[in-house]
Amino acid sequence: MEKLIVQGGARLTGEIRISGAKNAALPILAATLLADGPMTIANVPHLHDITTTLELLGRMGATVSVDEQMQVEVDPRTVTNQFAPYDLVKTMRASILVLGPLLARFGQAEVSLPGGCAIGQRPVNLHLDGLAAMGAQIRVENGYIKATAPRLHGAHLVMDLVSVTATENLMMAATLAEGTTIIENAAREPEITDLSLCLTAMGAHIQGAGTDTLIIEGRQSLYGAHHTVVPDRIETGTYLIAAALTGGCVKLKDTRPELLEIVLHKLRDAGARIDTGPDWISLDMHGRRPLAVSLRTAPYPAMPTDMQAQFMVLDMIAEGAATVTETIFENRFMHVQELQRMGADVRLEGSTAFIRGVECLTGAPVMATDLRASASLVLAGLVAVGETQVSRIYHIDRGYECIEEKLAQLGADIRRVPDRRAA
Ligand SMILES: CC(=O)N[C@H]1[C@@H](OP(=O)(O)OP(=O)(O)OC[C@H]2O[C@@H](n3ccc(=O)[nH]c3=O)[C@H](O)[C@@H]2O)O[C@H](CO)[C@@H](O)[C@@H]1O
Ligand SMILES: C=C(OP(=O)(O)O)C(=O)O
Repeated sequence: MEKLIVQGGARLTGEIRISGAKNAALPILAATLLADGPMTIANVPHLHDITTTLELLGRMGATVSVDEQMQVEVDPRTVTNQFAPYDLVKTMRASILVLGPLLARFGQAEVSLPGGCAIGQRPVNLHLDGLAAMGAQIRVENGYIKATAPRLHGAHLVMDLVSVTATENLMMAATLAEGTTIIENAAREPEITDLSLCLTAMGAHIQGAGTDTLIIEGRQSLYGAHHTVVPDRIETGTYLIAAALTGGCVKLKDTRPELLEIVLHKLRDAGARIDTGPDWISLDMHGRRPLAVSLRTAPYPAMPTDMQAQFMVLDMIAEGAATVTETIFENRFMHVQELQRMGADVRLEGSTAFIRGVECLTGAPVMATDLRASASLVLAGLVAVGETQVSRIYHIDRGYECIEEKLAQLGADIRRVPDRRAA
């Protein structure tokens, strides 16, 4: 195991490049299973979840190669089995995304119930109900979802609640189903739009991506195609907050400002000067302490739950008081206890955190509990007085490409060392 050691106090300045989005690359890699020919995917981030997905595709028999620029080629024509084993799936929520493609393309799938960040119960009923409505026979046995369907058929699906991966799974399954599928109350996240662009390049017929109604006309087959993954808006937001916390001035390149409207709006409210171009965002705090900003998470285009922990750190050292309400996941405040150990003034009441900004946090040994919680602890370390040691950083490696290198490039004092105590 490894840990990150952060010495607080450096004001972040400079430029870094934003990576491809984890939450777009993962469904797109699953979508390669739908093709009749080789797929090439560019701008794939170098992350633990990606390696796990590539291993999963390889274990199914797909021919997988990766070049030095992280362009991934997947040839699904060599797939020999439709089995996603627990030892791979347990670490990663997105592994459920192979279920729809396997069923639609091969008529069967056996997929372990997924793991991922322990931020709530995260059931998969919407995925299973949607596939059942499309004609799949499904049973859950011994921790595995076992599904068959000679050929899925189109269906009119009205989702009980907005789910990102359920929308993606059902959209992928529908591309090869017989007839038309309508998905109402679909999620509108940009990663879904990116997946739809990739599927369209493969010959799929999808209308309404980015809206809450998707209409998908099933095709007999899809062909191999090339796709470049959309930039990671959550990574972008995380580095913007890192700069804002430290009173810094940074420019983030290869990103998409229009995907972060609410995040940029809140950062402006916090006192940041933000400028944008077609593929860059700059933030300048002019050395000032941020102002507290209240927020409430909700599906896109509202504030992403994946930015909640990072914004809480901003509020913890801001001038003033704020409330942060989490509406998506029932257990996504696990960072609070660790941040309190660094001196944060926070009170939790149900799904709302009441935060009073303090002049400074103090460095401490802290433990990462999930992906964005880990990021929040690193951000807190950047502004804390003294040294912060963040252990269990395998969570962070699921979602942030070279986080210590990127932060160091912006002037942070951060290094990765072996965590002998945890080993
Ligand atoms: C790999 C990926 O893209 N992960 C993202 C995805 O997760 P994920 O797709 O798992 O999150 P969902 O959008 O499905 O979850 C939204 C809510 O719906 C509930 N739910 C979901 C499915 C279901 O069948 N039944 C059910 O009750 C969940 O428990 C949660 O309370 O969207 C989340 C919400 O933006 C993000 O935090 C994750 O980073
Ligand atoms: C919750 C997240 O990831 P996952 O859905 O893969 O657990 C995340 O990216 O913040």
